[in-house]
Amino acid sequence: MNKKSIRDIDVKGKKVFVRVDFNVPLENGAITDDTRIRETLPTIKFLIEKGAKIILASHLGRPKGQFVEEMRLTPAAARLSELLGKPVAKADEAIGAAVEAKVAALNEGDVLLLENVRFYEGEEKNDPELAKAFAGLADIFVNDAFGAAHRAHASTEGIAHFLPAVSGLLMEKELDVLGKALNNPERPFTAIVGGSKVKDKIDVINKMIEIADNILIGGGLSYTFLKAQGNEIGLSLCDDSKLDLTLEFVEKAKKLGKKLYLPVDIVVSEDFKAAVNSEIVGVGGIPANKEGVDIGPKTREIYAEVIKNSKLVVWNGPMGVFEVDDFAHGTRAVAQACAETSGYTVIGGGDSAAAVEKFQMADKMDHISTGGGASLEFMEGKALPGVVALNDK
Ligand SMILES: Nc1ncnc2c1ncn2[C@@H]1O[C@H](COP(=O)(O)OP(=O)(O)O)[C@@H](O)[C@H]1O
Ligand SMILES: O=C(OP(=O)(O)O)[C@H](O)COP(=O)(O)O
Repeated sequence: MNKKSIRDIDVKGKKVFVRVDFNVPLENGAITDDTRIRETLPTIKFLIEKGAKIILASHLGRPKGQFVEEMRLTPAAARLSELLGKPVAKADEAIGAAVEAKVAALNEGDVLLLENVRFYEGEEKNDPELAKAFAGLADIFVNDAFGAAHRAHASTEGIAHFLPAVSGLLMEKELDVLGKALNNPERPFTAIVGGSKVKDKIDVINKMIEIADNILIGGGLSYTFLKAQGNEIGLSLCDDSKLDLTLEFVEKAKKLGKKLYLPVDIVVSEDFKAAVNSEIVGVGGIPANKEGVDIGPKTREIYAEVIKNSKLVVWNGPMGVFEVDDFAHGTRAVAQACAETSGYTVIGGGDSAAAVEKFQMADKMDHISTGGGASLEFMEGKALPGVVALNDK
């Protein structure tokens, strides 16, 4: 990476404003998945060891410029304290006199977590006044919030204009792994694209046809491809405005000598929330009163074989409605093949990561990105504002 990281600067005795992504799922005030907090530990521990005074900032949810009690970061501070095995101070605001007093009280190696930065209207508007107020708390800005790197907000982008700005270790790792995977991929390189929204994945599919050798299409977006090729798809998800585009994708893959795989059999059901008169049908055999909810067993076998013979696999989006156990077989088979392949496996996207967690295969993957939207935009080749704003090496 051509951006400076915390390794490149001296932080001893300095007040360091670290933007993290502690946007973790909460249920009744309890954190249900602390992955994003755990993934920032290397950066925080590094700064503690080097004697920095650490000021952490994050958003949580989308409070839209209001103080929302349920979106306070108090549970994240408690969890971080447990993980670090040391106290983490917590401020009830993110700027102002009370925060300044807490910052002034920090000793070398101490950690303070500010309140949710999205409680302030200026955050998402990237208001320079708010960015300046954040910057006024510290000597150095560190961005470790890869999950929010595609947002140009006051605490992710604006602040970088007022302080020396470098990346944290998680940010560096994410950019390194995703960058290496995409820029100089080991081959055969297989991209798996699933999920429900064709519109959101168009640019990813397009990019993957250019850079990957094999493209496996699954999940809700396969039916737009299948319908465009003249198949009956019953009540399956479909984006009729993208039918022609999917034909162009198939053409483009052919021209570039890439293999674009579509399901050859499908699990259908009368209801996507539960198996109702569920059956396996061939492509073109989807009854009018049913919808496709998963890839079928033949497709699973073909996809698993391709994955096992790959040197690099990038996976984004589940193969079916994996939240329903009866429709999780396709996603599980792909996860299993990713776990077993000797190739390097990169998982991006919130739902694919959640599926891999659900199947307890997370530790078998080489890299699970902490960013959904951010990893997608990165893979599409878009510049991430939170990264662009950092100082060059
Ligand atoms: N055949 C299908 N029909 C309807 N929904 C589907 C189908 N296959 C997958 N999905 C849904 O797609 C959702 C995930 O899509 P998406 O947000 O694009 O993935 P990701 O978060 O990994 O990028 C899941 O909730 C899953 O249930
Ligand atoms: O959870 C996040 O994004 P993701 O669901 O795309 O991974 C990030 O914390 C960014 O949050 P946002 O999409 O509200 O800006």
